Amino acid sequence: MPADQVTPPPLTLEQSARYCQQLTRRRAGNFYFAFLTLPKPDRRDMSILYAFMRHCDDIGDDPDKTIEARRTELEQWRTVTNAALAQGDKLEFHSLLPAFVDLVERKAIPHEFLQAVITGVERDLHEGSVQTFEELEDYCYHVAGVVGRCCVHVWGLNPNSRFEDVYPLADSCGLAFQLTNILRDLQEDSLLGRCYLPQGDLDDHQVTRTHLLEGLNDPLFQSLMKFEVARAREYYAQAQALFDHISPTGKPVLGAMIKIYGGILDEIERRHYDVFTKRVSLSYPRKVSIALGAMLRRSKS
Ligand SMILES: CC(C)=CCC/C(C)=C/CC/C(C)=C/COP(=O)(O)OP(=O)(O)O
Repeated sequence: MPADQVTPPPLTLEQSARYCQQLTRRRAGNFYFAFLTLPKPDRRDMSILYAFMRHCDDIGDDPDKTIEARRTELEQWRTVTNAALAQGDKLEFHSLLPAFVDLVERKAIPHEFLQAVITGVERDLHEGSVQTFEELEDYCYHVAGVVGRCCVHVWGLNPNSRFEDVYPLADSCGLAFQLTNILRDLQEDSLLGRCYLPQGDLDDHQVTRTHLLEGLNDPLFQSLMKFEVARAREYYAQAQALFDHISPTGKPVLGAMIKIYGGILDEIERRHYDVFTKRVSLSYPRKVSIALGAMLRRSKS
């Protein structure tokens, strides 16, 4: 580093948390509304968690960089995250780090979950399709299940609940959300050369990559979608058991997240599986009304 180039000091906790909150407001088109149901300190914590996840994802998705450059950047991010979490080093590396390290410590989030997220994004850089549902499940664990596990640490559990029992439910919820996301983004992903649905499922329903690339919503594609939507619903159903375990603070936000993401699945069905003509999303008023409904229920309970 040239002698005249001085590394700026890390942001303060307050500045770092504010950075995460601004990023979440800008980028979390769906989850931001659910976070509004939380009391301010918890909302701030969820924004910090979101900012970390978003940053990992953004490194993996950066269209201006080659796959090799993204891989190198992810490795560097892994090293920096490790150093920050283990020794409080390198906090100046990214604006989100001071608040994130503080959150992970306060909420005793196991570091292996954060490493798993980076591994999930890294794996996504390898070309190649998913062959079996087990492979898809493993991918979803890394990019969504562990996010759910981190969420339950942030919200906390009821006194008699144990994290070991809750993690598999968080994994199911993550799988339900990720599967919804995959179905919504089928065409966008296939244009980027990616298909996250198991090749075995496509074969069973005689759906080809051309269906996805060309947006062919024919009976074969609809039969595949019907199958995948039913599968996602099973995981949404399993995730319901989370409500028996998470703290009263966590219930409204989880309820709103499930309503918003589950609402996308309903909308896919309502459009007869046409995920091609227009990106499936809930309207702004609908998301606001879900958040308000959850807040009202919170204030009554
Ligand atoms: C227990 C529990 C809460 C489990 C769920 C964990 C969780 C929140 C997983 C995120 C999965 C997901 C589809 C992220 C997309 O985020 P995005 O911001 O890119 O979403 P968008 O594409 O819809 O805007």
